[in-house]
Formats: sequence, C-alpha cells, structure tokens
Amino acid sequence: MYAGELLSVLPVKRVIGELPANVSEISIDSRALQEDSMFICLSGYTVDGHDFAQQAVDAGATIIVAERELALQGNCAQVIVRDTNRAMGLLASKFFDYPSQDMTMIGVTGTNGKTSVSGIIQNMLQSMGTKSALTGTIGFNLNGILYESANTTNDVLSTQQMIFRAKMEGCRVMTMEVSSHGLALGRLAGVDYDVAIFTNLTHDHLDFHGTMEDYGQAKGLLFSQLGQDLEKNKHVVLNADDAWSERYAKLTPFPVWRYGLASEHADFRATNCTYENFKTNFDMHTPEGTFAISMDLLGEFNVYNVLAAATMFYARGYALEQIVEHIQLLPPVKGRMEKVPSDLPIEIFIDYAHTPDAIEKAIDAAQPYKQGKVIFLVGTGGNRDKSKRPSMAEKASKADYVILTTDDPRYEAYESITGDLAKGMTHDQFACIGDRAEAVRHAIEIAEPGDMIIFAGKGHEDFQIIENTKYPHSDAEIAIAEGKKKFL
Ligand SMILES: CC(=O)N[C@H]1[C@@H](OP(=O)(O)OP(=O)(O)OC[C@H]2O[C@@H](n3ccc(=O)[nH]c3=O)[C@H](O)[C@@H]2O)O[C@H](CO)[C@@H](O)[C@@H]1O[C@H](C)C(=O)N[C@@H](C)C(=O)N[C@H](CCC(=O)O)C(=O)O
Ligand SMILES: Nc1ncnc2c1ncn2[C@@H]1O[C@H](COP(=O)(O)OP(=O)(O)OP(=O)(O)O)[C@@H](O)[C@H]1O
Repeated sequence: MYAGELLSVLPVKRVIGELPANVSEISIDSRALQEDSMFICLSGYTVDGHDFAQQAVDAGATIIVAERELALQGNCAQVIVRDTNRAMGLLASKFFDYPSQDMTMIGVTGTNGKTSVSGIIQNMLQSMGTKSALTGTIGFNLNGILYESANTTNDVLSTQQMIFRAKMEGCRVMTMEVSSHGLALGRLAGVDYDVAIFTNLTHDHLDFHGTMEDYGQAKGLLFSQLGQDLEKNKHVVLNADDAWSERYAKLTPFPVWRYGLASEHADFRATNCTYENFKTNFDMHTPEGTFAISMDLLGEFNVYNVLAAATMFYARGYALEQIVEHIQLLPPVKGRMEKVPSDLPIEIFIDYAHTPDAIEKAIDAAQPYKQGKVIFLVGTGGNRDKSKRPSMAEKASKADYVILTTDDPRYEAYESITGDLAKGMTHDQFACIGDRAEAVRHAIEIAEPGDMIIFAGKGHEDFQIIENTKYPHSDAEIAIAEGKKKFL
C-alpha cells in the first residue's frame, strides 16, 4: 500500500525523514517483520516497544510509528503520534481495507460462556454449510482449520489481519469472543459488528478492572460501539436472567432480543429441562411456537448457551426448523464439561471452570448423573485476580470431595495459591496439592467405582505455565493412565 495513503488516516502527525513509497506490512513485533514494513512502537505492560525500534529498522522496517522522536540509525522515517495504540487501530483497519464491513461479524461477550457460545455458532454454521471463521480462547478457526493465537481477543493488528484472512478465504461470517480486556484496551477498534451477544457477568478479572462496575462497563462497550446507523441490520442478544442486560439494552438503538430460563419476557425461553443418559432435553419457546430439544451438551449452563445461539440465528433470519435441527447435531464444546471416553468404572469430565459462577454451574451440571461421590479438582492462576480464590472454593464445596491445586502458577508459590483457595471451603473433605499432576493422581487414588471426577480449569489447554515456561500437561491423560493402573 502507498505509505501516503496509509498515513492519511492519522489525524495529527509529524514526519521525520523521508517516507518510503510503499508499506509491505505493519508489525508491532521487531522479532517478526519483513523488508519495507511499518513498525508501531507500543508501550507494553512488560517492555516498551520504543526500545526495539532500532532492531526493527535493522530487520527492514522503513517507517517507525512512535510517541516520541527516537535516535535511530539507518534508512527509515519516523511518524510521531500522541498514542500509538490508537494509531494502530486506525492503521490496521486502513491497511486491511476495513474487512469486517464485508462480512457478518458476531461478537460474544460475558464472564462465562464466550468460548461455548461462539463454538456452538461456528459448529452450527459449519454444519449448515456456511464458510465461517472463529477467534477466541481456543485459537483462530478458519473454515475448520485451527491456528494458534495469543489472546482470547487479540491485539487490533492481529484482529484485523484475521478478519482479512477470513474474508480472503471466502468466509461470510466470523464469530469473535470479545474479552473485557480486549474492549478496555481498544483491541477491537474498527471491527464493525452486526450482532453483539451477552452471556452473563460474574466475578472475574478484578485484578485488571478493579470493581465489578468497571468490569461491567467494559463489557458494555461492545453494545455501545455498534453505532447509530439504523439502516444497518444489527441485533443485540441479551441474557434476560442477568441484571446487567437491561443496562446494556439502553446502550444501543438496535433491536434487542432476550433469552433465558427464568424470565417470562424472554423471546427464547427454555422450560422442562431434564438430564438423562448424558443428554440434555428441554422445551424451547420461541416467537413461533415451542420445540422439543434433545442435545449432547451437558448442564443447564449449556441450555443458556444454546438459547443465545438460537436467538442470534433467528434474529438473522434463519428458519426455526433449521436452527432446531442443527442444535440437535451439536458435538460437545472442547474442554467444557466434556466427557472423557474410557473403560474405567468412574466418569471423568474435563471442564474450563475458573470463576466462582462457572464452578457452581459445572458441579450442578454433574448432579443429575451422580451415582457415587462428585470429586472436583480445581486450581487458579498465580499472579492473577486473588480476590476470587475463596469464593471459587466456596462454590467448589458443593462437591463431595474437593482437590485444590494450581492452574498456571506462574511465579507464585503453590502454597500461596492453595492456601487462599482453602479459606473459602465450607467443609473439610478436601486436600491441597499444589503440583497439578500429583493432584490429578490423588483424584484417581480416592475415586471408587460409580464416582465422578471433574477436572476444572484446564479445559482444552494441554500445558501448565510455571514461571514463564509452558510445560506439557493433560489432566485427561494422567487420569486415564492412573485409572488404568488402579481399576483395570
Ligand atoms: C496485560 C496484557 O494484556 N498484555 C498483553 C500485551 O502484552 P505486553 O503489554 O506485556 O507486551 P510487551 O511484552 O510489554 O511488549 C510491548 C511491545 O513490544 C514489542 N516487542 C517486545 C519484545 C521484542 O523483542 N520486540 C518487540 O517489538 C511487542 O511485540 C509489543 O508490541 O500485549 C500482548 C500482545 O498483544 C498480549 O498478548 C498480552 O496479553 C497477555 C498474554 C495476557 O495475559 N493478557 C491477558 C490479561 C488478557 O488480555 N486476557 C484477556 C481475557 C481472557 C479471558 O477472558 O479469560 C484476553 O483477551 O486474552
Ligand atoms: N453460560 C454459562 N454460564 C455459566 N457458566 C458457564 C456458561 N458456559 C460455560 N460455563 C462454565 O464456564 C466454563 C468456561 O466456559 P467458556 O470457555 O465457554 O467461557 P469463556 O467466557 O470463554 O471463558 P474464558 O474467558 O475464560 O475463555 C465452562 O467450562 C463451564 O464450566
């Protein structure tokens, strides 16, 4: 792209040196850029990107976008802006030619359920034969092929690049998990959503947001940023049973659809939920009548997730018969109350619960299938929101036996993490075992035939982060190997 054309989107700029004619790519990482590229210096949480500008020039960058003039050797121009993070949003959108405007963009936000709802939508689109993409905690899924990505909601440059790739691959729809960090840090600048979905808001990430009020307001940006152009066919899908929904409804002029179990005012409502033979059954009441649903996703929380997806499809004009058919074909979402197949005389589930509310919902989901004890293993991350730890354990106390462990301890001592968790336990049937592999082995050791074990917090992840290194770790693999030794 012509450098002059690209830079025309920046409001205030001072250019030092002579601009090259073209920009081949934009990068925010000096370790990964090509000749004739533009390097944007971001002041990060760990290091300052300005310190890597010379490295970027040496690697081929010919334009440096920075917040202050830098002493640089070599053939490059410097563009000085007030805020490089904001400049990145404008530049990335322009460079990739505003790709979200050519696709149906679906944003899913909320404390729990983002991966599940967006995965359900992606699965339904794929089974309906629609080319589609998904970004979120599990990675970047492009037409069924999974690529790794750094964050649930990635930096604005990667985000625009992924949308562009999806568009070039012929995808008509892209679903994105939208984290509160992503919203608060401007990672979604320039993304023109057509649908915004809210799952729920409960305690998490207060190390970053400080208060629930600020956390809730950050999520609200998704709805207010839908804009005011009422000629556009945009929709908002809210959980009628969560009090935050009414606040979010006021942030947007677009049609609001509600789903839920409790509220009689929901457009999509589920009643008569039953759980048997690892199937979930319910009646789905819709604006066009009631449909009996039987699906493989477990737990009441998944009824909410499926209702959110169904409401979205209906709002976008899909026929109810098609929606109902494809709900019933849905496979379980990876690592979310996913039953591990085995010949063992116990049931093993892998789950991703790492908030108090998700822990409660996961244990509730297991209750209908309970024969013996419910053993619940849960950990929490080191050097992250510590305030949620006791309430996580308090909710975990709903299980008959609880194993408190770590889930990416990073630089924090095991005892500090399990000690904080233990403060919330409401009964004494628990053990603190910081080493997660040892904790998994303990779960098998105390299990008896008929028991159910839920390994929570790791979900789809196959690693444990200790200090800043990712070590391979799989709860399921350890549990099956240990179970075979004990039972078979
Ligand atoms: C606190 C936070 O949000 N950190 C994000 C941030 O990292 P950072 O500020 O530490 O970056 P940095 O390492 O200081 O680097 C600053 C700049 O220097 C550049 N650099 C650095 C080194 C070098 O040699 N050369 C170079 O150019 C970097 O590329 C970067 O542009 O920018 C990175 C790149 O975009 C993110 O991956 C990283 O997310 C980290 C991994 C993270 O843990 N974030 C969490 C808090 C987060 O965002 N979570 C949410 C929610 C998840 C949920 O819902 O559960 C998410 O959306 O993922
Ligand atoms: N709608 C829901 N309400 C409450 N809990 C839920 C809901 N959906 C899923 N859960 C629970 O939360 C866990 C995480 O679910 P999911 O990964 O879909 O949420 P998420 O919002 O993507 O989480 P994260 O932001 O950490 O990636 C699940 O394993 C399950 O235990």
